[in-house]
Amino acid sequence: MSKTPVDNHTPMMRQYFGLKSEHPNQLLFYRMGDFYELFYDDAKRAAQLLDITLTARGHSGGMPIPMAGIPFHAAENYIARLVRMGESVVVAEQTGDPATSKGPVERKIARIVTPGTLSDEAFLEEKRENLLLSLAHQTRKGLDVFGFSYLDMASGRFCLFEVDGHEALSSELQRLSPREILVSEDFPARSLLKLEKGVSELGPWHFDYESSYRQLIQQFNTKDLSGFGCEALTSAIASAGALLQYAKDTQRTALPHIQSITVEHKDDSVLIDGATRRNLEIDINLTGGTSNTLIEVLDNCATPMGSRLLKRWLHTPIRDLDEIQARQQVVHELQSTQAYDGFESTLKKVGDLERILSRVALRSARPRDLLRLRFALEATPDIKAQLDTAQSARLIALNQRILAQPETTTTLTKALVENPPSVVRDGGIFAKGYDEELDELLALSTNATDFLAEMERTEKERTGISSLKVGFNRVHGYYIEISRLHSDQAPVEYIRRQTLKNAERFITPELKAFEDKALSAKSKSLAREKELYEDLLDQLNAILSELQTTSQALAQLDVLNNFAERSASLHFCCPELHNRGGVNIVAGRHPVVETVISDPFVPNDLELNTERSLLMITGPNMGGKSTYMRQIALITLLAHTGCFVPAESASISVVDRIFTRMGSSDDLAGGRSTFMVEMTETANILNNASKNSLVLMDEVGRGTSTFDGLSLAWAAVEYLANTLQCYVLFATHYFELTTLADQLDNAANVHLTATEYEDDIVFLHKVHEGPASQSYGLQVAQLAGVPRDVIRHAKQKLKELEVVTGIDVEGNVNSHAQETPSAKAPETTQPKTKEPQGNYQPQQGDMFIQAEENALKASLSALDLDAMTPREALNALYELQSQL
Ligand SMILES: Nc1ncnc2c1ncn2[C@@H]1O[C@H](COP(=O)(O)OP(=O)(O)OP(=O)(O)O)[C@@H](O)[C@H]1O
Repeated sequence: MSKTPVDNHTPMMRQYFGLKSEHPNQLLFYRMGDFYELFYDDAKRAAQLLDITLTARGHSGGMPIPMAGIPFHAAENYIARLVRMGESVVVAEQTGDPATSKGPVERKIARIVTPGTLSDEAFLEEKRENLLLSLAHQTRKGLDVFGFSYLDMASGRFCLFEVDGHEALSSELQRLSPREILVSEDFPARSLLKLEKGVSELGPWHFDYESSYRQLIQQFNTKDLSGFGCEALTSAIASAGALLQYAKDTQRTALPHIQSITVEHKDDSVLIDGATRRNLEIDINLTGGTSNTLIEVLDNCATPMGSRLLKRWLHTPIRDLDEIQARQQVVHELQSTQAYDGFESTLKKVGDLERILSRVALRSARPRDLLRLRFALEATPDIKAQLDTAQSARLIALNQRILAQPETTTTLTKALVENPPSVVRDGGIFAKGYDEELDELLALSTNATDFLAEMERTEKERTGISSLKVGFNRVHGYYIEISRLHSDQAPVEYIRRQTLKNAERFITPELKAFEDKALSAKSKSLAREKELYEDLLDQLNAILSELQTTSQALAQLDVLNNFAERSASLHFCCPELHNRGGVNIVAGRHPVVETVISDPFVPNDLELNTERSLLMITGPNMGGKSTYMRQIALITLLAHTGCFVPAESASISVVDRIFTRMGSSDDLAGGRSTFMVEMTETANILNNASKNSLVLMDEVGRGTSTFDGLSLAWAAVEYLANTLQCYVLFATHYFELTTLADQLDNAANVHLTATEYEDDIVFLHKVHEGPASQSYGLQVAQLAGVPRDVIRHAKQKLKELEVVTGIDVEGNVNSHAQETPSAKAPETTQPKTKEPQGNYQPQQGDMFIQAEENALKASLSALDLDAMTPREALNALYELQSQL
């Protein structure tokens, strides 16, 4: 920004600074003729982001003005790109007339485009909500409380809730994945937002509770907020007021489609933290793309609003058994009656009703939006007819909420031409017969040719001049032309207008009157169309809330119908959800992997109950451990959305949270190493899991030294099994951990199998009881193309290690080590009488004990007894004893 005092600048730049001072953090597009210009820092920023030329425009205040320009006709494209990068753009248009202005032409802010307040179709992704999030902070009883509110401008969905602590804050950020975040300048957890795009800071007063409260009751036209059940959420209310004001400022209009605010109750849903959301690849895969995600397999919705609702349901599984069963009943019914195909084709005609309605409310709907609204409304009677025979309570309720609007449908059908233009500006929207006045005006301009031909005919007849012609040119308007030869025969009422070489041109009062009418008819018809369009929007806005109810019900029908179709096509079964505890899955499958691999997918069972709540999973690399664990999590998640699940049968007790600690990813940008990330996620699980949580842990402790890692994994397993007693699947390559199954009442071993076939390893992907007997690490490395020399060397090394640790290549403790008394844990630490599982049963801490023994042995054999005095020998003995 310029440092020169404003008075020293040219009048135009002074005007610019005036506008810019209201929008210091947004890019100001300042209209100058056929260009939008950006100046100073805005110019530098835009030049960098858009890769456009940075120039200078003369001088103002004695300094050159950095400038970057964009042709006005290409502006939408540039704005869309900037907004996608998280920038906000303010557009200042010329509102004065350059011909009559003294000084710079008057300019006004015409619109503000920010990433989180978009409603224009061109800027939006069809299947993704575009959320504006507002965050407030309070400290209550020493706890950090974060107030959340978020708005999807393109649908009017407005929600709020509160969470405690930073972990929950990041998890919600991940779930909502907002386009823009509003925070106060003094928001404390800034570090958690530093990787988010589109963070806008507002003055702290925007988050003032009292004025926020007033904002909300004004918007909803209520006395207080008690009807919304959010009175106690003071931090969230503070954030919601700031959000509403910001949204209004950017739209520069009222927001009638925001008619209420919904409280999200965390207790109602299965909580999924950020890491778990990532690991389960719900809508984004681990590399950041959308292929091979759950949503890719599961989304066959007929409408974009259905797809968006589906995504919300998958991200917010519910715990309410009644609601889950209500959804399941619908899926059953639609599947058994095979009604889903019929619904799918009618729902396709409904399209994105939700977003169209929001644009109607914001008065930015385009003529084609109204045409699509007509199609949607035309489809509703068919849908209602299909629903008339429905049996399940939910379908009956949805039918009641879908309101056919015969009058509005007729109005729209009468009003719109078959193929309306994309913008209102150019007219041509309304069909003939809709409005008499418009018809007349249009007739005047479009029938001009007929009128002129008719006039030419009658004038020729009247005057008897065969060369008479009626014509039009842009300079002189309409005229009657008579060749020079006959010009003296022109009737007296003909007024001479122009003399050409071979002809004379005349005007008559009748022609002049026609000219006036015809020329103004065009602008009058455009004005009339605009008026009619506004009327139409008024009529639609009068029934907006009914239309919104219809659209919500249709979106829900679409998702349930999609569940039915997907469940039938993908051979899913209806899970039994209950509160009795335990999980039992027969022949479960991974819904995504099974669609991706070319080999048949091997289904696997799962049994978890109070006596067997923790499963230790071992098996070779590539054996299918992660796939198995993920499929359990996905089946559980799907079951809590009301969808059927990929299994032969499933009986699942309602869970409160799903946790996963999987894969190794570092968070370099966040300043955390792989091991740090791993431990943070582990800490989160150990601190927050309850008896009803499902916990999946894959190779915990791998990121550090073997002994540290093993000890941590060991202690974590014991804590999960003894203290938390949650449902746990724990995959590991530490064979030592498999002995825990014998020591813990509620733990068991399962393993994935592989066999060797002619020097090759064949993965069977089948889960069996008991621990694995072999790890096949080197075979997998060979399969991956590690050079043969390296493999050979690794085999040698493995043998050497086996000698040092006393554990053989197969993971078995060798006979020598087993003979030593200390290799066996004392009887007292083995209270259980469980049958040993599998062929490998090393005792607790084998590996530590054997290493210690070996160290002791080495020290002992290093003693040169012949060269020692008795005293030295005694000291050495003491020293050795102290190492025990
Ligand atoms: N049940 C199954 N049926 C068919 N193929 C499977 C099955 N489970 C896994 N696979 C295939 O095996 C591959 C490896 O599986 P996965 O990543 O689960 O192994 P892993 O045991 O976790 O390996 P690592 O220990 O190296 O992480 C998968 O990508 C998939 O192609």
